[in-house]
Amino acid sequence: MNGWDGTAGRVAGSADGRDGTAASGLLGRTATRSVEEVVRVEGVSRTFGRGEHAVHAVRDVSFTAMRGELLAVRGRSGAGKTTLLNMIGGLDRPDRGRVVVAGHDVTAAGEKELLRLRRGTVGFIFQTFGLVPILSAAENVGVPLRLAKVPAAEREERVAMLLELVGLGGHAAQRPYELSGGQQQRVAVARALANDPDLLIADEPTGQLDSETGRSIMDLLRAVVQARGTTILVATHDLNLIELADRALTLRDGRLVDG
Ligand SMILES: Nc1ncnc2c1ncn2[C@@H]1O[C@H](COP(=O)(O)OP(=O)(O)OP(=O)(O)O)[C@@H](O)[C@H]1O
Repeated sequence: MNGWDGTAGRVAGSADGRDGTAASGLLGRTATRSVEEVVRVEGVSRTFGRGEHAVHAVRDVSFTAMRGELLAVRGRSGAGKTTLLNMIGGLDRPDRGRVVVAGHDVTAAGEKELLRLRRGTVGFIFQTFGLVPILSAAENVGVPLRLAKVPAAEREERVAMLLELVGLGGHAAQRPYELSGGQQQRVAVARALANDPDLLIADEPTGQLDSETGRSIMDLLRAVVQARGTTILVATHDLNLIELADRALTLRDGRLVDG
């Protein structure tokens, strides 16, 4: 079974087989929160360039995602997945349309509000992990908590819990280069969850991993959804991973299509 094991304090499918011990009380929230819309995308479009060189990366896309939903966004390379996710997470702005995340109008937000959104409401995971090489696993996970000015003692406790959550309790002091790709991505997942976001955006999170390790990362994301009620949007073209999602949206040339 994928998912939170309820008592042992660790998510199933976590670890590359050998990490982590049980800890309790890891959950900042429960998965039983009421059905609630976390993402609303309304008629969003984004064009790069002009005239004959214009690339219509995303065209008139609309959808919603509910709390605790794991949604795959699939499509070939160049279909517009990254562009769409970037606009949802406030990393880029649409030319047209509106994005609302956990009640925040992302498209209307100023820079300060976007910064707050990216630090608290939305967590990001990328294909290339994006860890700071000179920082340990624990320090990497602690970065968003420092930015949020969480006091040191609480920070340490939270970092330890997050590393347990992703099955890396025994790896806190290791630097990224001392960890496998799968472990590095687990650290990235822990970091993305540090401020307990409503929405996790994962752009090809398994793109650099072998299929088994990729599967274990997807299992971990599935478990996070179940345990914390986080909503997750995953861009991927890996059919095996799409099967693990609750629902899949398909983009073709920037448009949402059926199936
Ligand atoms: N900053 C940019 N400037 C110009 N064109 C861009 C830019 N970003 C994306 N594009 C173009 O927009 C289209 C969609 O790109 P996007 O990266 O969103 O696709 P994708 O589905 O995520 O692809 P991949 O699976 O390869 O990551 C592509 O044709 C791409 O070349």
